[in-house]
Amino acid sequence: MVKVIVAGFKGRMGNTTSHMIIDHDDFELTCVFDPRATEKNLSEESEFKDLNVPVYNKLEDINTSDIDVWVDFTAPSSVYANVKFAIEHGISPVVGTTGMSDDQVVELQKISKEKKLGGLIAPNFGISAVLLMQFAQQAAKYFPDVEIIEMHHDNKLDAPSGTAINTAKLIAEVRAPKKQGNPEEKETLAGARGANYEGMHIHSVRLPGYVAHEQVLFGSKGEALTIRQDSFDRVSFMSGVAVAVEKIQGYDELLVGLEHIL
Ligand SMILES: NC(=O)C1=CN([C@@H]2O[C@H](COP(=O)(O)OP(=O)(O)OC[C@H]3O[C@@H](n4cnc5c(N)ncnc54)[C@H](O)[C@@H]3O)[C@@H](O)[C@H]2O)C=CC1
Ligand SMILES: O=C(O)C1=N[C@H](C(=O)O)C[C@H](O)C1
Repeated sequence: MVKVIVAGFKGRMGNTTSHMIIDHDDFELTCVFDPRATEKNLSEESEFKDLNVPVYNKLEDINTSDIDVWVDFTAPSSVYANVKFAIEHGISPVVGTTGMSDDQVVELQKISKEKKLGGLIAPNFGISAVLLMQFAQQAAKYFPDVEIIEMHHDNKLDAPSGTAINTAKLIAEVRAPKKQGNPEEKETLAGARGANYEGMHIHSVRLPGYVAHEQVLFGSKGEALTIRQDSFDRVSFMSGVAVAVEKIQGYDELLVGLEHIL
C-alpha cells in the first residue's frame, strides 16, 4: 500500500486527486494539506464523511513519519518550499504544480540525488499532452518554424502554461535558435506576438469554460501541420498521477516529464 499526502487538496486538481487516491486499491490517503483548510479531519466534509484522514493547514505541523509519496497540486508560489520539505523528510514528490524556475528544479534535483530519492515533476499528466510534446519534437526536425498556442480556464495563475514551456524546451533540443517572421516586424500593440522562447512564440488564452488545451502550429513552404490536444476534464490527468504514485519510489532521482516513467 502506497501512503500518500495530497497538498492542495481543496483545489480543483487536489480534490480530483484525493478521490482517485481514495478509490485506488493500492493507495492510502494518509493525510491532506492546504493552508485554506479550516477542518481538522476530512470526515468534516460531506463528500468524504466516511473517512478518517487528518487535515493540515501548516507545513510544519505535518506528521511526516508514515508518508511515502507527496502529491503536489498547489500554486507556483508554494511548490518549491513544499517539494523541498517533502524531499528533506524522505517523501517522494509527485509534482503537477507548474511555475517553478529552472534554478529551483535544479536545486531540488540536487537534494534528491544526495538522498537517492525518487521523484517526478510532470508539466502535464495527460497522455494526450505527453504525446503532443513528443510528436511536436519529432515534427520540429523538419518544420523549424513553429508557434505554440495554449488555452486554459481563466483561474490559471501562471502564463505561459508549464506544458507550453516544456513543449518549447523539447523543440529547442532539436531545432537551432531561429528568429521567425519578418525581421522588420513591429508590435503596434505590445504583446501581440506573445512570449518568445528561443525564437518560438507562445500565446496564452484564458477563457471560462476551457480546461487545458494546446496547439502546436508548424508552417513551411506551401504546407502546414497542426498538432492539438484537449483535456476536457481533470480526470484526464489521473491515470498519469496514478502511474507516478505507483512507480516513483523505484527511482533514485527527481525526473522531469511523465514520459520517463511510462
Ligand atoms: N501537471 C498537470 O498535469 C497539471 C498541473 N496543474 C497545475 O496544478 C496547480 C494547481 O492547479 P488547480 O488545482 O487548478 O489550482 P487551484 O487554485 O484550484 O488549487 C490550488 C490549491 O492549492 C492550495 N495551496 C496554496 N498554497 C499552498 C501551499 N503552500 N500548500 C498546500 N496547498 C496550497 C490552495 O489553497 C488551493 O486550494 C497549478 O499550478 C496548475 O497549473 C493543473 C492541472 C494538471
Ligand atoms: O492550470 C492548469 O489547469 C494546468 N496546468 C498545467 C500547465 O500549466 O501546463 C497542465 C495542464 O495544462 C493544466
